[in-house]
Amino acid sequence: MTDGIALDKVELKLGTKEFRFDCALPAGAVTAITGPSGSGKSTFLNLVAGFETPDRGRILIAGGDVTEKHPSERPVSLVFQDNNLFAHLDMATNIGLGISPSLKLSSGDRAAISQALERVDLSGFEKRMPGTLSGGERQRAAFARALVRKKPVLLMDEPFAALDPGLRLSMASLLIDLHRETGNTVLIVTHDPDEVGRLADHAIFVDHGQILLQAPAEEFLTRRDIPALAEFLSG
Ligand SMILES: Nc1ncnc2c1ncn2[C@@H]1O[C@H](COP(=O)(O)OP(=O)(O)OP(=O)(O)O)[C@@H](O)[C@H]1O
Repeated sequence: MTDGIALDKVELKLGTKEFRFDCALPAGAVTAITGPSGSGKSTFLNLVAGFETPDRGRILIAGGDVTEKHPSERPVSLVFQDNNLFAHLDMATNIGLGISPSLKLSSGDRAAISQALERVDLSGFEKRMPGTLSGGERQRAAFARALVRKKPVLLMDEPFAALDPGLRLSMASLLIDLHRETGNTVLIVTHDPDEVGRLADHAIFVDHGQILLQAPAEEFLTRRDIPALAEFLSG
C-alpha cells in the first residue's frame, strides 16, 4: 500500500495493443512518464485519470481503490498539451469549471479564481476570452484551473510540448514553484530527457505497454544498459 499512486497488476487491451503496468509511485514527488512514441505513456495517465478502465488489476490513489470510479470522482486534476479551454467561455468561467462543473460559484470561489490567475501571472484576465490569449497564457490558465481544484494529484500529458523553448523553461519553473507550495503528487508525460532532469524526482520508462525501468531521476538519466532507454536518452 502506498500514499501515492499504485497500479496493481493492471492489464488492459486496446485494439491489438496490450498494456501491463505494476508499479507504485511515491506521494508528493514529481514522476516523469517517458518512453518512445506509441509505447503507452498516455494510456498510463488515462488509467490513473479514469478515462480507461483496466481489464484486470486495481488503481489506487492515496491508498483508496479508484478502479471503478468515474474520472470526476477521482482526486486528480489534469493539464494537457492543448489545455482544453472552452472558446466561448471567459477565463474566469473556464477556471471556475475546475471548481464546479455546474458553475455554481460562491463569492469565495470567485476570489479563489482571481487568486489562481494572479499566481500564474494572469491578473485581471477574468473577462478575457481564450482566443485573445497567447499559447503560453492559455497554458498558464490551464495551470490556474488545476490549482483551484486543490486535488492531491496533478496529471500532465506533455503540457509544454507546443510551447517554444523559452516558454517551456518558464512553465517548468512555474510548475516547480507550484509543486513546492502544494506538495502534491505530479505525473508528467514527457518526450524530453532534459525535462526529466529539470523537473522530475523519479522517472519510469514505458516500452511496448510495459514498464522497463522505474528509478530516481539521477539514476534514470545515467542508465545505458537498456537499449530502448539508451536510445531515448541519446535523443
Ligand atoms: N482506443 C484505442 N484503440 C486501439 N489502440 C489504441 C487505443 N488507444 C491507444 N491505442 C494504441 O496504443 C498505443 C499506445 O498509445 P499511447 O497514446 O498510450 O502512446 P504514447 O506513448 O502516449 O504515444 P505518443 O508519445 O506518440 O503520444 C498506440 O499504438 C495507440 O495507437
